[in-house]
Amino acid sequence: MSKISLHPRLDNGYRYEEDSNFSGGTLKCLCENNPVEVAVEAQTMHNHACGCSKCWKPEGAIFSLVAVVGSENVKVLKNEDKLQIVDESTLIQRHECKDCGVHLFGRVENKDHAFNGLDFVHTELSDKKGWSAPKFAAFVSSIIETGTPASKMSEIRNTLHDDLGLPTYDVLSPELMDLISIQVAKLKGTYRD
Ligand SMILES: N[C@@H](CCC(=O)N[C@@H](CSCO)C(=O)NCC(=O)O)C(=O)O
Repeated sequence: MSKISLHPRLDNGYRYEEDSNFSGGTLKCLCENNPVEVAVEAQTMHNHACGCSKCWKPEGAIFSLVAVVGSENVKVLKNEDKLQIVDESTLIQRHECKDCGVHLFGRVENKDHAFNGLDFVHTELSDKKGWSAPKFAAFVSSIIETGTPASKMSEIRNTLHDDLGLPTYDVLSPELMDLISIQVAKLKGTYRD
């Protein structure tokens, strides 16, 4: 395993078993008092390690773990007044807790985008077991932007791929990139099945 800490749930091998009958749980921010609580009432999809600078990461981690779920399955249960949007200009409207900075959900509301209607969530914020497990690492080169030495990249890519079994990509997975391009092609009228 790499000496560089990637994420607490990845560093010693991912040990959380995915349950095919899983139906969701509650995400909680890290505030000791009055945490924001958000219900996710479905299993998540496309869970992945993300190295981009925008996704929330636990203290010391250089990757986030983030998955998607239909927005209709995401409901704020408690302390909604503590939520604020991190950056209104981004596609993914990340809702963070004003006090602890944890992102509870990142909502996409853009009818022209393939991700419209999805929320990006960090299921490690739930104490339930059974959530979808990470299947790939995305935006790996982006960790350089947040200060990871460029000289460590091949070691980190090897850890992700060889030790953790996560294929590494510098954008999203081919499947997700195809979905984005299919939607663009449909809008342009150039799409062919
Ligand atoms: N190098 C940039 C990449 C930022 C980026 O494009 N992030 C992705 C990550 S989403 C989860 O995997 C993205 O789709 N962003 C859209 C958005 O944030 O609205 C960096 O590191 O900042």
